[in-house]
Amino acid sequence: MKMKGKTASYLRKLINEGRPIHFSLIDPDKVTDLEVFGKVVSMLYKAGTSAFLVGGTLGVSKERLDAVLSLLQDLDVPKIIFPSNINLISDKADAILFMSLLNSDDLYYVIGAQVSSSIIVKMARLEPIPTGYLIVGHGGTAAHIGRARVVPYDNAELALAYALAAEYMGMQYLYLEAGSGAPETVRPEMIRFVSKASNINVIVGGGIRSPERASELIRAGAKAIVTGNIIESDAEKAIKIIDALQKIYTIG
Ligand SMILES: CC(C)=CCC/C(C)=C/CC/C(C)=C/CC/C(C)=C/COP(=O)(O)OP(=O)(O)O
Ligand SMILES: O=P(O)(O)OC[C@@H](O)CO
Ligand SMILES: [Mg+2]
Repeated sequence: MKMKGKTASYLRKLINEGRPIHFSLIDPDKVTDLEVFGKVVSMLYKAGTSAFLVGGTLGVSKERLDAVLSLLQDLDVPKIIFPSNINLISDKADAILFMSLLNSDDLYYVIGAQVSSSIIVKMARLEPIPTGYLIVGHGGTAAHIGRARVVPYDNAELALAYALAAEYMGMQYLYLEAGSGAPETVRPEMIRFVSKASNINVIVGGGIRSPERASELIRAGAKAIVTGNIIESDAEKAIKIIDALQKIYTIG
């Protein structure tokens, strides 16, 4: 099912209804057994994941990206590219997190990749989701590759300064990223501070491994949670995270 042209409004609707968004992050490089992959994504879909993010920093080829997007095509939720660079663009997706790495020291990740890819994004009829990407704390591979000057875990005021700058430049989402597999997630205190004092929609990812932590981050004000590694290592746990987020909406 194609959600081209409908992804941004779908996400806005979830936010307006007060439903926590859950993004299942699929790294095409980590997909080895197609049968297992098919089962896992169908479990995530049935459990109610809101959308699939597809991307990875190292080892992802366009061929693998296309193959994963093809396998996801029948699921009736958006397939959104989470790009680490301009080679990871495919017309098989519905949308792309059109991100600028706000705290990079390298202009390429701030504006260069965006200029190099914008016409390709248009030709692929991908819906750009305007996103500020801010790397916090541990930072992982993304911080290293993206030459980020990471925001310390405990510097919520600095994160807010970036959030407001992103909002004032018209970005709709701020992705607070602790890095894939981070030993510590972005802290609830930072999310609470940013969400209270700005109007930007916070997406949070990196190191989220438990329903309790995911719920805590949503309660602090995040509109969306990203889980990647836990899907690869313990899919049942990922389902429990989705269930927990749904309970916040239904029971509070
Ligand atoms: C707008 C376009 C097309 C590109 C912009 C690209 C930007 C700004 C990238 C920022 C820097 C960067 C390297 C981001 C990584 C985002 C990502 C896909 C993270 C998830 O991958 P990991 O899980 O870290 O990958 P590995 O598992 O391969 O380490
Ligand atoms: O793999 P995890 O640790 O869930 O992180 C997800 C994402 O934020 C990485 O870019
Ligand atoms: Mg990863």
